[in-house]
Amino acid sequence: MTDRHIFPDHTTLVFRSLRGLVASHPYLSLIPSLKVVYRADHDPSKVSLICGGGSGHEPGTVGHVGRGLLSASVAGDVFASPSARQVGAAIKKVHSEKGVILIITNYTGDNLHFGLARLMAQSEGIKNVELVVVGDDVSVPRSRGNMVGRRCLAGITLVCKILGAGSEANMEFQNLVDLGRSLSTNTASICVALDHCHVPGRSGEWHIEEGRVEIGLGLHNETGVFNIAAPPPEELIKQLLDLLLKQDDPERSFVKFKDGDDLVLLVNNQGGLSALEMGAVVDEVLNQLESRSIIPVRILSGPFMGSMNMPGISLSLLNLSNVQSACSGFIKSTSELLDLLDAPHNSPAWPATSQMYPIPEALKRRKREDQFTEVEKEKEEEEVETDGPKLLVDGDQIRKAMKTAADDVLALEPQLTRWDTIVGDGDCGETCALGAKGVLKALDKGLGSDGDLVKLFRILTQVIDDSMGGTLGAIFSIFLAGLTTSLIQAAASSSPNQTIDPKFFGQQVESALETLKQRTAARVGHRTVMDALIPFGETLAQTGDLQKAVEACKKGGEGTVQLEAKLGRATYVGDSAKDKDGNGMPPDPGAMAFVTVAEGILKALR
Ligand SMILES: Nc1ncnc2c1ncn2[C@@H]1O[C@H](COP(=O)(O)OP(=O)(O)O)[C@@H](O)[C@H]1O
Ligand SMILES: O=C[C@H](O)COP(=O)(O)O
Repeated sequence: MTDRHIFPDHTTLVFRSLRGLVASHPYLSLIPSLKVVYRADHDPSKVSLICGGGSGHEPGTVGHVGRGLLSASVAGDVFASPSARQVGAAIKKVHSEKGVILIITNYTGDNLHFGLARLMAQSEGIKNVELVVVGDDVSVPRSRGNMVGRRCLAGITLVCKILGAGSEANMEFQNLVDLGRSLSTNTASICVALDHCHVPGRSGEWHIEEGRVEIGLGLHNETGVFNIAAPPPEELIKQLLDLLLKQDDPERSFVKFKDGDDLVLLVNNQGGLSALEMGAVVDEVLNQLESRSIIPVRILSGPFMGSMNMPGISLSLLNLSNVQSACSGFIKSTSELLDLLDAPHNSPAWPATSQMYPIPEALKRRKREDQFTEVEKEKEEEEVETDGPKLLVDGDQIRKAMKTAADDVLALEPQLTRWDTIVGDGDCGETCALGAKGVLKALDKGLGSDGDLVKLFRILTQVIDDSMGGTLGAIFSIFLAGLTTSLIQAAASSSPNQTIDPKFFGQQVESALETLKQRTAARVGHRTVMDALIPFGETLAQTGDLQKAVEACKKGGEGTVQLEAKLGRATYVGDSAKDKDGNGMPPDPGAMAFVTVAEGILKALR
């Protein structure tokens, strides 16, 4: 697969691509600053459906916005989930009297960011906001993925289409939620690739070796669960169908199939396979299904939910019979589900086998600039004056510490990318660099110069939430939000001459960790950023010695090389990330990013 691109820099790619998408589809509008694509003819009397996640999966899911399908889709950077603020803006833009369903991929970043957006919407009085988390992949063995559940592949697009048609047909909110969850439970998918995809601007080793294929990849270039010598096409398809259909594999058999079930087959182009080869794949899959006495009731093929330019496919089988039994209270036959799958729509990317709704005249005549809207500009945090209690420290020192930490994280970007390419999806370096650049920009605007810690952390939380997507962005945002709350409480309850020493700060960090622990199940030993963050906070609170806290943090971060992942993307990788000599995995990139922050602070304050 090629690493040549017309746009070799990914930083403006998503934004430009969304502008291009809406330009050729007059019924779509875009909030450029928040990368939210939404139906210009949104109907608030029907249940709203919002999907989204990292970019790079096009046409999914921005290409599935339109009448009869999604109300909106929220785009993050390449392979990194959007922030809770972006999702929150989408919830408000396509508000509904009946409720909003957030259909999300079962990856940690999306769970955290969309989950937070849901909580924020509820706290603002928006009722009926529910998550439908889709996990359809069958490749990761149960014993390895038990804490994270099945991850998401192209099956999510079937959920979007069926729920979209259900919403258009005025189905009730809770029925749609139940239906969405059942569709996810009853879909089995598997991905195979001849090579990994290349993300513009990313360097480092990313190829699958010549003559080999990987089976069981995630949507984001995650290393396949199996790396095998490339078999002939018939053998390859047989292996994929076995993984989907076998009923006696204790580590898999996620979806029950029995003779006579009504199944939908989705053959998804992962992005880089020719349409000619796709046709042949469909033919071979159907031949082999027929020899297993399976005749799908509907066959869909084409690009649905991909991984940039990855030469590969995913196969999905959705068992409509199981879904009908699970939802028998409101779905009387599998043909009702098929009708929803076949119902008209108005999205750019669902295959033209279904009918299209006509485009409203007023939307046809819109000028290009009319398609771009903005949410009301929020006041820049720096401009917000608060008269609440302050916690004053030496502003110059704290600014120096933040600058050193941000510079060091920027310098670590290539290393983080290398590690995350092995154990994750390769975006951790970019995510951290975006956060560091956000901090440097805020420092240029004067962040921290008045020395008020409360204000500083309030702004820093916003900066990190806005600039960092992905799991790490969510984890840092929640941690910083918790720290800000704790500092506000401390400022309110302490005397004006409260000593703000490392011990005092450590106590606030410990309290922020408690907030964070409510949002993630990760603890020490699970091979995540928590392996560095928890020892740092605990040691600082106990000893009041920053150097000791940084040492504990470093020990925890570096110690992750020995650990088997229990949470996050590294869970999917298992032994396959070991090098040719059988050596273990690199350290956890998120943990090492935090170690760098902690070391940077210590270096500057010493
Ligand atoms: N459930 C979790 N809780 C806390 N941290 C996690 C969790 N899952 C992953 N992480 C951390 O997130 C880091 C990856 O961040 P990032 O690249 O933003 O995530 P993503 O895999 O979503 O692209 C990992 O190195 C790990 O430290
Ligand atoms: O494309 C990325 C997914 O939507 C979310 O992944 P994440 O866990 O990296 O944020």
